[in-house]
Amino acid sequence: MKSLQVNNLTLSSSAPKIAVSIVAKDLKSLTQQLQQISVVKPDLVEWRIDSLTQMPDQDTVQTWLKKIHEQITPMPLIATFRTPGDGGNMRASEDQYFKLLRILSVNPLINILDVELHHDQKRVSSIVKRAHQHGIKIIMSNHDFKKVPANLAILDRMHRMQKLYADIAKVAVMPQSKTDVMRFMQTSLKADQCLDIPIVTMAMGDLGKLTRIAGSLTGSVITFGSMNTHIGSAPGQISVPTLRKVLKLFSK
Ligand SMILES: O=C1C[C@@](O)(C(=O)O)C[C@@H](O)[C@@H]1O
Repeated sequence: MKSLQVNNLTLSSSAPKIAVSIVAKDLKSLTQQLQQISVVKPDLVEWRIDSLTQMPDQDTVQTWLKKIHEQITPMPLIATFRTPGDGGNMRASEDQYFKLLRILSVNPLINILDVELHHDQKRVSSIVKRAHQHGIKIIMSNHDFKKVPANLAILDRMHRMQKLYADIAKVAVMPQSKTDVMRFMQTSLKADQCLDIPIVTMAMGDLGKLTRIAGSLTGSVITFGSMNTHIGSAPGQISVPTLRKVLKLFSK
């Protein structure tokens, strides 16, 4: 059983932890979502920076991080910026993406930084190194919003994440059939057995819902939930209170 310590939270598939995403476009909605978070009490919080209306500069990042940190401490914070191809809301050039990640990778208010695998590998490596030097863990991600890739392709991607010194390897896919879901769950288990680092996996959309509660079987250490029926960061997310109840059934 692999585990990873982030502040005082232990990530382990024996009891997957619940993350909720802040998807606020302005400070008013940030305040509302932070209020909701204090009610639903997840285990971790993700700030989806691509929900803003424009690329933030260093000062804006700091203002938002301070506000988030004040409200969520001691819950760990994941900082994520996703472009539309990976299910995100904001376009960014490679230069803009890495400029933002360079700012984030040295910020002590962040515990985990999300980096997408498909970007330029040298630049990814340099972000990973910089984050680690500043005590920040890396979730390396790969998203496929069209399909469930072939098993070997999924395993290969997760091995590449490990080689790039990710602390957690994450894959999110879009199943088109029940068979896709079962195949993905099996591949996830295989990845958990082969890799030395913890994994996070989910199949999106309604078909994939089962994967969001099955971490104790498939090895996934985090499940992303929605705040309520209309605030979430990906299709098929289950609300945090429901996740909490259902996960209890599987806890050892
Ligand atoms: O990568 C993930 C997983 C996710 O896409 C999901 O399907 O729950 C939601 C994202 O916010 C997060 O960064």
